[in-house]
Amino acid sequence: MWSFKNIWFQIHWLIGITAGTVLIVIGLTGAAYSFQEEVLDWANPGTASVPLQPGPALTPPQLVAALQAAGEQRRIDRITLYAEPGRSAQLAFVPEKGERRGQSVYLNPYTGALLPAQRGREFFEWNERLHRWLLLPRDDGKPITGSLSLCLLLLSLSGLYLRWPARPLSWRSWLTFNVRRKGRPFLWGLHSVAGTWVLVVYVMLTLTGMYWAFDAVRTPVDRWMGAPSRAAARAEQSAAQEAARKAPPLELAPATLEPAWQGFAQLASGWQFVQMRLPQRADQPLQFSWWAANAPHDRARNQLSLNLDGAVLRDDRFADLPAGRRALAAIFPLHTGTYFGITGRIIVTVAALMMPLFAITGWLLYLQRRRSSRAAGQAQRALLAGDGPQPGPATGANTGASIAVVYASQAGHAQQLAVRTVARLRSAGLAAQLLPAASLDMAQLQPQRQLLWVASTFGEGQPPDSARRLARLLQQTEGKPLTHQRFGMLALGDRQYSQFCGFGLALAAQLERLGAQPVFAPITMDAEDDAAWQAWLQALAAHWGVNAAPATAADNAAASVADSDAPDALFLPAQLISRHHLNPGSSGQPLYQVELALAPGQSWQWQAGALVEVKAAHAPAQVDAWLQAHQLDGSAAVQWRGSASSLRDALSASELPTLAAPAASAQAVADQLHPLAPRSYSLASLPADGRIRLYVRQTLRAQPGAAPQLGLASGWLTAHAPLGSSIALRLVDNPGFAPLPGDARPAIFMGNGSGYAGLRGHLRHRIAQGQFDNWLVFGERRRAHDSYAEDEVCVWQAHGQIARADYAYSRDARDASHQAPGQGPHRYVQDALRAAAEPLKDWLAQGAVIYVCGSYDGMATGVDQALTELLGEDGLNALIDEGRYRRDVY
Ligand SMILES: Cc1cc2nc3c(=O)[nH]c(=O)nc-3n(C[C@H](O)[C@H](O)[C@H](O)COP(=O)(O)O)c2cc1C
Repeated sequence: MWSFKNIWFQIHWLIGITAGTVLIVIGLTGAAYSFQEEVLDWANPGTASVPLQPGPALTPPQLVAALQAAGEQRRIDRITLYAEPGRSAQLAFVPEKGERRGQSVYLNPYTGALLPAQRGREFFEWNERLHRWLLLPRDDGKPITGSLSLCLLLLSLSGLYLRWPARPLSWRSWLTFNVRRKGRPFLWGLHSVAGTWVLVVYVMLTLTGMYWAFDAVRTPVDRWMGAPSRAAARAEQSAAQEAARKAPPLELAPATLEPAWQGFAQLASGWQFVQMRLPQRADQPLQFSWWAANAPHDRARNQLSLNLDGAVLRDDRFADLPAGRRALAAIFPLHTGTYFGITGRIIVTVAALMMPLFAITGWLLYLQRRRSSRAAGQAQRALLAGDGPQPGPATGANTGASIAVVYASQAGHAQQLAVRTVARLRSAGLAAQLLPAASLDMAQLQPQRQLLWVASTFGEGQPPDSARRLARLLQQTEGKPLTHQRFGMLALGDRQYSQFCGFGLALAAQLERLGAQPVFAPITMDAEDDAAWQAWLQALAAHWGVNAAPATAADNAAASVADSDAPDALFLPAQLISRHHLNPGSSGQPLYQVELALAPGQSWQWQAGALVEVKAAHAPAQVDAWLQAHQLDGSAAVQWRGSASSLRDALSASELPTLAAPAASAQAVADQLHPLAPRSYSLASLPADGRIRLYVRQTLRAQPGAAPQLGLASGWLTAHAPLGSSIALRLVDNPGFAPLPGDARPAIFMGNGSGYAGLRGHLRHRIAQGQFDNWLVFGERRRAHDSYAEDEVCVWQAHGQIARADYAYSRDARDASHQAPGQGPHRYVQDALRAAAEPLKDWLAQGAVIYVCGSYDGMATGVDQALTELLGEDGLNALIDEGRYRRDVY
């Protein structure tokens, strides 16, 4: 479902890429129109004005006499004069049939001599027709340009709504942007901020433009303003013109104009401009349209009609008109900007010239957006196609039947196992297809006949984010639409959670409810439980004839990380080079920045958001205590996991066993040791940094009857492992938290505590890419002791590399002094989000991707709840479906 804002966004860009392109023409021609007189004067020196001469300018009767003396026979229709010294007189002839306006000539105001014709006027007439009617016949062009005006109005208003800034009371956020930004943020800043600058002008241009374009607008407006009907006036005027054309030419000796001109000069003292329309028949008056120096604008004209003998027939002053009619007369000067003098003209011209800027930046933004969503689509298709080996020759009993292997994964473990499953099936000659649950709907699910599901559990027995939609769909489906389906389930989980493998088991039950038949009972798998994986392979062997032997080459090729069948593969040694306590004095557990250097010559590649698995070991004192308690010699040589070792080293890297009886030998102990499971940490650095940086929170483990001990891996990394020692690591993809492929969109990073590591990796990556539209919402306890993220982020912010940062220091919440202006004293990340609801929606409307990293309980659940409240369940689900809600939480 599209949100209201999204609908406006779609309208904005759709109009922008269509009408916006034509509006460039309207804008440029309008700008040219604004200064056409100045351009013509400049191009035709000595035509519209002449050098000043001593003595008064000629009167209209004298000008007519001079023109006739030069042999001109055509009847004169209008004489235009300016009182400004040196301005030429313009005399226009009665239009010939088919002409809109009669031709005109310029005369020297002092001598009456004919001046050179004005070159270029035809161009500006063409320009005006293009501007007003797109060169179409007037009645066809008018509604089109009128509709374009309407489009510009919609663009302006929707643009205003879409760009409504986070802090509407700050003029800076309206009118300025960071010009040092690059790429999309720069284009967006330019488009939206420049748009704000010219918004009022555009609204004025469009409203006035629509007045002329649509009779349906103009007629009622005229009526409300008390103006006489234009249709009637036009009919009257054309009847008069027709009559004038038919009437014998009025012999208009120049001297016959003298009494009326004297009358005008008397009544209109101080005139600055006058247009005098000459009678064409004996019973017609002389009409003067004029203004004086104090006229508010050039359409504020007074009208005077005089008989040839100078008798006054009508003397209408603009100032005496009703307010409505005076307002109507201002429409044209408002449209051209002349209402506000030369400043207004310049502003309108610049705004009109900027139309191409919006069209170009708008198009570029649109094309970039298309490119990134296409790249995202391609990446998804590549995933759907599977990257494992292709089907080999058909051998199995199920030849020809395609098996869909569906994974529902949060952090990628289920995805890896699904990829390996596909590889096994394909190397057995079976057609197998990898499908992410994220893209599955009932239409795609229903035709499948054989499915293998690999599903992890998230939250409290919940589906991973990417499978939320499918889980909902299945829940809502009634009847038995899947009766033709056979399926197997590998459910992943962790026994420490109360609902072990809750989602996978619930999914299996749901499928059964819909009629699908389980081929074998769901297999549950705790972490890297080898026995469960073997059970899964056995089930595939029994029912599909795959090879259940340990890791195959195909397996390893298909899996991007180590195969659990060969647990030590891909673990590489790294040297512990530093650890730094980040929050001394904090009321929370100590947080350490731990750095490890890769061995020289190793070049590891990983994406922002990836994880690293660390092989931890017990504290030496703990191993010694165990050896002492069991009276065993730690230096005894043993064989452990295929290599020679000391018993102490083997114990250090294993779960310390509880022995039922005294051990027969050191080797007997080694034989029953289970290796410690590796621990995952988010990578806070980039490969370019040449080192691995982790943020490790020390945890405490309660000991029955003894002081609590440091957690195993955190204790090893932050306290027990000597600096300079070697620690075995392996990289693990984290697809659910990796950058969205081809991503150039804004990004919002939310998290707390050691979750800063995952967010930092992304921020460093984006800054390196020149993507500066980043927003961080980060939570910790107290600013005084836990501001490690803020210390670093504020430097990036000062460089314009982070657009916004909000901090929620939970225990400082009552002290608002540390908050930036406009931000409240947020207790938690979710409260900061609620306070920034509008900007959040704004960013999301611009396509922002959300990354969440940190604790599941409290932070991630709170953020999820806040997002559900702010965006609605459908809004959040839409983000998940688009891969724009990416989480790495624990
Ligand atoms: C925040 C969080 C919540 C989890 N909740 C459960 C749970 O309720 N039950 C369970 O068995 N496992 C739970 N797990 C463990 C995962 O299901 C298990 O680690 C799985 O291997 C992850 O697979 P994936 O990487 O494909 O998502 C949870 C893990 C995390 C990070």
